[in-house]
Amino acid sequence: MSFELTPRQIVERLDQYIIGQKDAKKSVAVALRNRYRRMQLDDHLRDEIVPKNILMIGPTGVGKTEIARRLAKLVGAPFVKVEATKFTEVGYVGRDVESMVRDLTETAVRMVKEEQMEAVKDRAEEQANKRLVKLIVPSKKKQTNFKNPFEMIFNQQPNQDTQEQTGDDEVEVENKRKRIAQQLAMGELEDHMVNVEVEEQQPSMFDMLQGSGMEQMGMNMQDAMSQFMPKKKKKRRLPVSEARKVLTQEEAQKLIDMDEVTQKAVQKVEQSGMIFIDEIDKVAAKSDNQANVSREGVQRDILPIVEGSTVVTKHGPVKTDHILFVAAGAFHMARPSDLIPELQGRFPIRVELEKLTISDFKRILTEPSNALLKQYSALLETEGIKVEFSDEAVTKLAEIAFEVNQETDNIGARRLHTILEKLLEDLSFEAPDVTMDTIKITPQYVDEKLSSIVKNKDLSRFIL
Ligand SMILES: Nc1ncnc2c1ncn2[C@@H]1O[C@H](COP(=O)(O)OP(=O)(O)OP(=O)(O)O)[C@@H](O)[C@H]1O
Repeated sequence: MSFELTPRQIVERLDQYIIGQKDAKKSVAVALRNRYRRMQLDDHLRDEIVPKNILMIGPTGVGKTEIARRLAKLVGAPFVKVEATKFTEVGYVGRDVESMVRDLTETAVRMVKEEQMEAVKDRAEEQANKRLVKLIVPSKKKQTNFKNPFEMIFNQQPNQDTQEQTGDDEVEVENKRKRIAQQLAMGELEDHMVNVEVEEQQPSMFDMLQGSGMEQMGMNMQDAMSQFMPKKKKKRRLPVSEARKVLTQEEAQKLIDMDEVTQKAVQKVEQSGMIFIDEIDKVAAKSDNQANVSREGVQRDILPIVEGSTVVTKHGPVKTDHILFVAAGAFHMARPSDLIPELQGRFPIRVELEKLTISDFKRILTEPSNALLKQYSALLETEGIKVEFSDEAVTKLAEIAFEVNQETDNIGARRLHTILEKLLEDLSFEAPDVTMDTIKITPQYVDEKLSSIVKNKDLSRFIL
C-alpha cells in the first residue's frame, strides 16, 4: 500500500491539492512515515511506540482539515472529523466522546465493505444476469402462454391457467432463457421493465438515537431488535439496466463475508485510523469559571481515548492506542499551553499554518487537481459552454476574496467558493439557453458582477 511513500513523496502528493503550508505537510508526512517504520518492528517494540499526535495551529479555512483528510485518502486510512465544542453542548454525557471512535469504525467498515464488494463485482454481476434471465422468463408454473419473448417481458403476472411443468415445457423455458441471456449480454434488453424485490432501507433505532447522547443505548437496542425485525421487501418495476444494479448489489452482499469485513475494519482503525479534532482551542481554558470547568471536562474525557483505551462499538472492541489524532484550532484567545498538561503531552508535534495571501488564493483557484475554476468550467462544459478565465480576472477574484475576508470575517479559502458562486450565478442560470460556445471571464466581467456587492460591506456580509 502507499504506506511505503517517503515523506518527500507524501508532500509531493499533498502539493497536488493544497497550496503552501509546507511545515504542516512535512509534519503529517513524518507522522505517517513513522507508522510505517513502526510496522517494521517486532511485536514487542511495536506496541511500545505510540503515535506522535499533531496539533495544527492556524486560522479557519487555510487547509488544516484538507491536509489531514487528503493524507488519509492517500493511504486509504479511515478518517473522521469532530468538533471538540460539540462535547460542551447541553445534554452532553461523558460517554459521548467515544462516538468519534465508533464513527471511525463505521467509516472503516464502509470502506472495507466497498473494497470487497468491488472485488466480487464481476461474479455478482454474473449472478445478477442469471437472475434477470429468470425474471424475464419465469419457470412454466408461473408463466402465461406467451407467443413471443417480448410479450413475456411486459407481462409477468402469474396466470391462473398455469399448467403443471412437463419435460417439454422445461426444454422450452431453457431455450427461451438461452435466447434472453444472449440478448441481455448484447445489451438489447436494457430498457425492458422487470419486477424486482428490493430490500427497503429503514432508519434503524441506532440511527435515530445518534447524536442525542444515547449512542451506546441505541447501539445495544439495535443489535437486540435486529434479531427480531424481519427485513422489509418491496416490489419495484425497473428497467433491466437499473434492476441489474440492484441485483448485483444484492449478490455482492451475499458473496462477501461480513465477519471478515468487520474484523479487517477494526484492524484498519486500530492500525491506521485518523481522527481530526477541530476547535480544540475552544475547549482550552483555565478552570476559573463554570464554563471553563465544562471545557476542561471535555479535555479530560478526550484524554483516555488519545492516551489509548478500548472503546466498545457495534463491531466489537476497538483499541485506540495507535490511532493518529490531529487536533486543530485557531488559538486566537487560548494558547496550546492552556490545554491540560496531559493532553499537551499527547500532542507533541506543533505546526503553525500560514495565513493565505492573494497569490495563494490565485493558486488555489487554478492549480490543485480539483481547483475551483476547473470544477466550475467542467460543470458549465456539460451545457456546451467553454468558460475561459483571463489571468487578470483570476487576480481580481483573489484580490476580492482577500479584501472581503479583511473587511468582514476571515474565512480563508472558503471565501473563494462564495465569491465564485456569486460570479457565475447568472451564467449558471442561463447556461442551458446560451448559444455562445466560449465565454471569456475578464476583469470587467468580475467587476460588473461583484464590485457593487464588495463596496457595500453589509451586503457582502450576507452575500459573499
Ligand atoms: N492551502 C490551501 N490550498 C488549497 N485549498 C485550500 C487551502 N486552504 C483551504 N483550502 C480550501 O478551503 C476549504 C476549507 O479548508 P479546510 O477545511 O482545510 O479549513 P480548515 O483550515 O480546516 O478550517 P476549519 O478549522 O475552520 O475547519 C476547503 O475546501 C479547502 O479545499
